[in-house]
Amino acid sequence: MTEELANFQFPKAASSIIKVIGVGGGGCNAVNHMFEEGIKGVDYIICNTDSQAMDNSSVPIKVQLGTTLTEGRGAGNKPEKGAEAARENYEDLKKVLGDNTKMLFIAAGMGGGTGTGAAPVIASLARELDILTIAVVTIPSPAEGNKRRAQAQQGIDKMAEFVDSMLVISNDRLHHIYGDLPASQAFKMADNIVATAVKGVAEIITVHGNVNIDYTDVETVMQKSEVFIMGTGFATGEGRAMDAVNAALESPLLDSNDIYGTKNILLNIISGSEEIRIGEIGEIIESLQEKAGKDADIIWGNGYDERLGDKISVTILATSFDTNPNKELQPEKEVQNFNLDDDLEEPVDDKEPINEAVETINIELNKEKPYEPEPEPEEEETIMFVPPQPKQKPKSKPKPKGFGWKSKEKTKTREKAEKKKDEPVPESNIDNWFYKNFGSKIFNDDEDQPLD
Ligand SMILES: Nc1nc2c(ncn2[C@@H]2O[C@H](COP(=O)(O)OP(=O)(O)OP(=O)(O)O)[C@@H](O)[C@H]2O)c(=O)[nH]1
Repeated sequence: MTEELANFQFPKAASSIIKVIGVGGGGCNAVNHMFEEGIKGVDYIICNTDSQAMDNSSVPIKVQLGTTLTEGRGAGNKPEKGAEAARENYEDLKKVLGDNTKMLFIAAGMGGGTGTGAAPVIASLARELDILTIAVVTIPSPAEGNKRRAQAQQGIDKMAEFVDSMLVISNDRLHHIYGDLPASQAFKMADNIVATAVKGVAEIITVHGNVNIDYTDVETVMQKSEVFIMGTGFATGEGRAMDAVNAALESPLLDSNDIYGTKNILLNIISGSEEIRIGEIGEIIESLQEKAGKDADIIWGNGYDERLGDKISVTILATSFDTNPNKELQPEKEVQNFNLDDDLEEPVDDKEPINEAVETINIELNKEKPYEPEPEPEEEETIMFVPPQPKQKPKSKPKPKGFGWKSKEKTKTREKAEKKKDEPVPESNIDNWFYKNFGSKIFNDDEDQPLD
């Protein structure tokens, strides 16, 4: 049994420099989908703890994970088991990946046991082998439960330690966009995004163009870029250049398609029977430069693919953002509670105690921007009565998220903000600070009494 499960077959033909590996149920489904789509110039591998799921796949290279640990069954939603299973068959993985690979795509559904646990082990192996590694992963929707979401987040953070770049696809959007579709069909839509991402990057390298983009260009843009977003759009007829750009940037399943702030763009334009005109190329580049905010370095290429007929295709891949463009992975705004009890004088009117009226104030504190006092407003302020609020227990702080924060400068700023928020708010600042956050005042400038 063990031997049979550990077995994998190498294809006879020379292996490609680009490989795509599906890890766990979701990852393997995505790779099965790609294989059926027939993306050129790529070797497909699937690996899973669940042997039955692999038996049903026609992908040629299969690596059984956890041959003795799980004996062909799944990892039971336990990432540690998934990681252990990958470690058990590390040498098998090394054989398939060590074979002439320069670039590896790892596809996995995060949140379960195998994908979440094994994919980071595979990513670390790829780093050990000095392979340019790109992850395309899905994050579960809240409807799948908090535990899955938390596991997925941990898996993504772990992956981020080893991969060069990562695209995170939100399964939550599946529920919103394709809520009425049967689950398997809705998942296929996400698989399609995974496939488009891999196809887009792989074909930039493998399909030769007039102005050619090669592996080195892709490496320049992707290496250690942490996060990328991408899309491919097709269009035909009048205005096809801009229509294709807009379609590429409007993929409904990507969490973000805003390329503002990107420093590097790879642009690949492919024509079918009607070759792209030089003016159209200029139009596309100019519009991307505009959308990216002028600073972006655009590497572009163009080629020909007869399968497109009268259409053109535009693939845009953007990396090197200051802030993670993926909204799901942006840090949550932190709610902090300041108790004013200690700062207030004795209440003047027993019937309407100040302490109850303004017991606790919640302030939304964006971790990105440390608190800085704003200059006193010049115009006359609006004076507002703050109604009594029920006592609230201070909320516990949300855990800071790992993936998506890159610059050291930002980390320092965050640390400063963290420190600052733990300091007591000086009494003299409270008034101004309330004004800053709520746009109204509770005290007159020369008073420390509430207004009627
Ligand atoms: N896009 C897509 N996502 C999927 C699919 N199947 C599962 N997922 C997502 O991936 C997450 C993990 O599920 P699986 O990949 O089946 O789990 P696993 O990694 O095999 O882990 P175990 O079953 O515990 O061994 C799920 O919570 C889903 O959000 C699929 O076919 N397509």
